[in-house]
Amino acid sequence: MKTILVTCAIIIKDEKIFAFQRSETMKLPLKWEFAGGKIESNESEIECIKREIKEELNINIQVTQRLTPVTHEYPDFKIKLIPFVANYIKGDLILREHANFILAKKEELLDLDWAEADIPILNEFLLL
Ligand SMILES: Nc1nc2c([nH]c(=O)n2[C@H]2C[C@H](O)[C@@H](COP(=O)(O)OP(=O)(O)OP(=O)(O)O)O2)c(=O)[nH]1
Repeated sequence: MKTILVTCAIIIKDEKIFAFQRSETMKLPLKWEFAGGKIESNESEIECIKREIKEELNINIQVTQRLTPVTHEYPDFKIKLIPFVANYIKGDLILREHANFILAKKEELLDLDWAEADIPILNEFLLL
């Protein structure tokens, strides 16, 4: 099975963290995730995450840290998910693809129904 390369960002604003709920029509419907998307050819990981966040959410971020990538096999596809920690810089949030979002305290994140690939990432982040 081909592995798709996906970046995602743990975006921090005023010491809280953004999480996003996938829409009903996306793959992994209604699961929570860190926003991001597939790496395009000739694009670096950092270029990818900044582009995806701007496209999906209309905000600018500054990346501060790369966490450990997670390879996960879903029943019908396989991904390598590359996580970054980032700070919100500017822009009014507009949800262009997602169904919902929260800006939550660290300890509230565990209550969400996460996409499976995100769980090791969330656990690493919570230990920082
Ligand atoms: N953006 C993002 N995708 C994630 C996360 N966790 C996770 O398993 N994924 C999966 C869901 C998607 O299948 C894939 C990312 O692709 P994407 O968001 O660019 O596009 P998509 O699959 O919704 O769109 P498409 O293939 O239907 O065109 O990775 C995450 O935290 N962020």
